[in-house]
Amino acid sequence: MRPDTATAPAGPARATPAIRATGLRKRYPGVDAVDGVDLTIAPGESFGFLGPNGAGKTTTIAMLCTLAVPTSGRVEIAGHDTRTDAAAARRRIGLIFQESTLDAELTAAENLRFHADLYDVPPARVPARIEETLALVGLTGCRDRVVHDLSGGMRRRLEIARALLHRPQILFLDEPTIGLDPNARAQVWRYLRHVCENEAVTLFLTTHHLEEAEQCDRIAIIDAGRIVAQGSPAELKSVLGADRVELRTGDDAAAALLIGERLGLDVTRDGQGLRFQVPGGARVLPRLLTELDVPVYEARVTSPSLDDVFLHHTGHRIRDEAPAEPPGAPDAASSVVRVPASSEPGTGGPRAELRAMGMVWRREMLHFRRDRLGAAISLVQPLVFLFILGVGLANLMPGPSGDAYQLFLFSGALVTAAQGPALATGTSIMWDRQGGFLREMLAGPVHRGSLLVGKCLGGTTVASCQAAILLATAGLVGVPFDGVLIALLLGELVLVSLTMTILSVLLSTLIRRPQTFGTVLTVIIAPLVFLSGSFFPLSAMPSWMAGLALANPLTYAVDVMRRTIAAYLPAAPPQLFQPLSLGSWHPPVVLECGLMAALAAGGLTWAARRFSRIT
Ligand SMILES: Nc1ncnc2c1ncn2[C@@H]1O[C@H](COP(=O)(O)OP(=O)(O)OP(=O)(O)O)[C@@H](O)[C@H]1O
Repeated sequence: MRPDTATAPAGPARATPAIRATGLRKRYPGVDAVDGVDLTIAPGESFGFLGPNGAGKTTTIAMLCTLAVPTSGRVEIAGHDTRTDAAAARRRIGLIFQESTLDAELTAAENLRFHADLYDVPPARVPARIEETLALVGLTGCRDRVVHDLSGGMRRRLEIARALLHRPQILFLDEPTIGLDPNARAQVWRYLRHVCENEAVTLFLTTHHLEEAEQCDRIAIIDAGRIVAQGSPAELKSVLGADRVELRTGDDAAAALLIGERLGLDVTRDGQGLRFQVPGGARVLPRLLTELDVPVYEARVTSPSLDDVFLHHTGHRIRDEAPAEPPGAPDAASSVVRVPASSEPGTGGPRAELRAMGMVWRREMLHFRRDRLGAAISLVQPLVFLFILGVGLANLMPGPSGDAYQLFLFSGALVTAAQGPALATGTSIMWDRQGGFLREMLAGPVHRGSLLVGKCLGGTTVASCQAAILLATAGLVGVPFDGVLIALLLGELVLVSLTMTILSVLLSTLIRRPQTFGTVLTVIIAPLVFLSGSFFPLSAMPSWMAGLALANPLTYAVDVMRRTIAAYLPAAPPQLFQPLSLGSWHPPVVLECGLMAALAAGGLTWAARRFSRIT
């Protein structure tokens, strides 16, 4: 690959190995997943890692890619020690996971653009790089197509393009063609060969496919955490020695006798023809054919296969080990590169962190813009509260309370409008995790905290925008139109949105299963809303319920907004607009805002800690 002066890695000289691993070990409780692996891979080489299930391939690749910390041993990527300089190592790596990590809702170009931001590709070069890499994998025509609509093979090629976008020196591929049909597999390989030959990228791949391993310059066979053989496919096969020759002749008995005498070989004869083993079969056969004075109908020379090599070194055949592949679908049961806590790569500087943060934020905005139906639906609930429930309940109430009830309800409706999208941010993390995109982000050369902040800011923006739309209806329920009041309410809405977004993000880092997350949200949302003082004042609650309400962050959010509105309504009925009280003390609005901000800060710190442990 041509060097890029702005991002070309400085430092190690050309002769430095692309990958060097020494004494690499990974111990999990009760298992030595990788047990002393040594590897040296030259720049531009293609290297295949073959091994049965559970041999330690994925664990090795995870350690080489800085995504898992070795129990002992050392890895250098283009001369950069992965323990001390993980960010530099990561920038030199392109990674293609076993399962797709594309954002299926975005276009091919948008996926590439996000990757460029994550890897801090100079902005002026991004458009050209996108076109180049798309052309490299033959996807120029798919530039603006949504990934969801691309075939499995096209997605794989797009992932290759994305992994190459930041011009890595080394491309790691964990089972690159798993789940693809033979045609798509051949196509992916055509592009990989092209990349290897023309872009001078080092390839390191794990595979169960012997024909894929055959295409590598060198391979290593790993079994039970140890490399049992290493070399070029030809070298490995030559260790097994002789080729197998099969002949079908007009007189097998005479031919067998002659071959036995002339070559001193054991010849096996059966109804199908005769067979024998001889070193350099392709060289020996033509001479033999001229010497045989019987007609030969068919002759075949078979070299030892990698499967034979595998059997020789491990005692079992790799074909028996290959996982079943549902056509076109990733193999869910197969291993994945895990991304553990200790892989935090350091930073590429504050600008790179900000850019990654901005990337995550912009992605949230894109999702919001495209999901118009979702945005409309989440506005319906507060509108129902306000204009259906509000009108109905207002008619049940006598006198001034009834007249002011919708006004009373307005602050609760605003908080509800912000709360829906804020809580959805946690759900989107769940989907990112399940859809794989989270892994693409976590493998980037930036702090995870930056990614989390970007996500929270995105959720906060969406939630604030949703609530601001409802704020536009303020005049309909009698909220005075005052610039300062609207500005205050908007500011408070941003704070409420931020706090609720962070709490939902925290929840998403505490719960692993999306179904469980959905259930938890369903169970907590109703009590949160009903115990917030949105529908009835806290003074109307029995003391135990009012006590619970004080532990609900939404209570403070509603109280802050209601008191802000009430300050502009001299005639507000006091029985409805009573401020929240602790005994006889009414905490000031500023203190309530401070409480929410403290909750947001604490929640963000905890969520960041949890986020750094996501695997
Ligand atoms: N996080 C983990 N905790 C405990 N054991 C683990 C963990 N990850 C891997 N292992 C164990 O380490 C060994 C090697 O696993 P690894 O996933 O590296 O194998 P693999 O060669 O990639 O297998 P496959 O071909 O099935 O993907 C296995 O015994 C596996 O159970």
